Amino acid sequence: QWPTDSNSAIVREIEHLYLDSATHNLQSFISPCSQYVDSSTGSVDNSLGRQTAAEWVRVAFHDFVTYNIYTESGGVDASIGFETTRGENVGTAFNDALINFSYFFNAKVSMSDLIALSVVVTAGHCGGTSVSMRGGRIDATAAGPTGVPQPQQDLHTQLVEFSNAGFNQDDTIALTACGHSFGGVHRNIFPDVIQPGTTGTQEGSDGRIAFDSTSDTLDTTVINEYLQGTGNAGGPLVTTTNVTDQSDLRLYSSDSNSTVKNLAQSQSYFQSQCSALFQRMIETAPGSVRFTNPINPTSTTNLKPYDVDLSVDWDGNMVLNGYLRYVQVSGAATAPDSYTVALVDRSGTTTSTTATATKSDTDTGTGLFGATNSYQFTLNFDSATGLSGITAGGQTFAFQDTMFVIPGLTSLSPFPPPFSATPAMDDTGDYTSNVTVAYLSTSAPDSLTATFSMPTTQTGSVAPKIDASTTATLEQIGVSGPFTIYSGSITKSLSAKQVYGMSIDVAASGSSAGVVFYKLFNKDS
Ligand code: HEM
Repeated sequence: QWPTDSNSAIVREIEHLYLDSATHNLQSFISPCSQYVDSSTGSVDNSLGRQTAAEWVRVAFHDFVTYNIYTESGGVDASIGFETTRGENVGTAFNDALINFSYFFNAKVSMSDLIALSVVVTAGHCGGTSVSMRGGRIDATAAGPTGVPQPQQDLHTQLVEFSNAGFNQDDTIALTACGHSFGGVHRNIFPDVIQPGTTGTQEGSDGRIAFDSTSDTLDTTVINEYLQGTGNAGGPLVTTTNVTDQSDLRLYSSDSNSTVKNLAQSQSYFQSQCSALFQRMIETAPGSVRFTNPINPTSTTNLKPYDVDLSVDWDGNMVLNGYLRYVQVSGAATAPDSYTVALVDRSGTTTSTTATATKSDTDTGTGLFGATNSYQFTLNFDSATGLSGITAGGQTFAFQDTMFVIPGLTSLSPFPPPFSATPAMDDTGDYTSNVTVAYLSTSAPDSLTATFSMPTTQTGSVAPKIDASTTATLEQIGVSGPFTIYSGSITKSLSAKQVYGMSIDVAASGSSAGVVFYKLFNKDS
């Protein structure tokens, strides 16, 4: 919860979704990798023969593959939400995934970043394969062109579709083998493929035949079984008795099996190829997208402050409250028991004001990169001193006190129900939000404008979009030391899901200082 620039707000939000505890993030939907979470109930239902992790990879593929390298349009842009009635996107996996992702959607985490993140989390959690995550994708507002390969199409047509998306024949074979290492073909969706005589056992009421014997793991089994004729022998798109639909057979054998044989040389080689191809797939995005830096902690970037709040009271006493996160990435020193956090004052001088941040025994997580350790800290200082950052663990982290939301004087009522990633989150009620902001200036403006961004429904897609049309004028309510204090409020009918996805930006007209992306509510707060 810190005023910051837009790019770092994206990084911070995505980091939280995949570095911190698996309880409230995407990983919880695919733990174990074989399970299916029904978006209409929020519950696990393993009776159907569906698999959430596999569906996510397929959703990302269908969103990505209609990219056009010549116009640099399409790719991973969530346009899939507007395209679910097309024959090339048959099945409910698309809407199901988008609804499950919508619990994590907000002004900084686009639906297309969530589609990308779902592949990163699946590859990492269901294959031990690291795919680099970058944020910043922009959601489409309408359907894009058609062009998803379908099993009944001839090889040439399919290769042209991939080539329009920037993938050559070798890439196409390898990416398909990587994708078809997960999940399978469902009889209820593709009855023409699942014919009597198709190798493998139909699972669940949807009659899935898996592509391979390890459909919850990213591994070479699919191509080994294909090459050796064992297990599911490469899956239904190889073995179906409907020759027209033997699309994987045509594709894999189109270069005399040389690409799949090469991929089968070792598990680690296969995974490294899949990692690189999945990364290219999720970074295939409209030319206008400016990606953030990779959001992957390394042994030098695995310490970071998060959930930091700055306050000032009417007597000019300031408090910086927050946490340090230390991710136990491989190769990093063992998480220390504590850190000394020192205040850097407004003029940039490191002060003798320090606090000890002690490792929490309970607030730990299991993200993709290793255990996450949390250290709470509180720094008290005077508004005359102010701050421009903190030091911890030999590093300096920049903050500013030019403008900030005062958490103690900012409220939401009533308290929303606990976050639960279930349809009950769509129940609406009247919420009142009060926002109080401190502004450091000798020439304070009369008022500030707070813009509330919240997820809202859109026509044509089950994916939400951001509605930033609600604003409030914050009027001056007093002065504390060098700060002018402003406050204002809104009352609005909202769902709990919207409340969790809501954020506030505050700016004075004509001023570059601003609060960017203040979240009234964090899922884990
Ligand atoms: C010519 C290329 C391809 C064709 C014709 C094709 C076709 C299909 C078909 C018909 C299904 C069955 C869907 C269902 O019954 O739910 C399927 C499943 C799947 N495909 Fe592909 N696919 C192709 C390439 C890819 C690629 C490149 C990826 C990923 C990078 C991918 C990922 C998946 C996954 C993960 C599933 C399993 C879905 C589930 O179990 O719910 N496919 N594919």
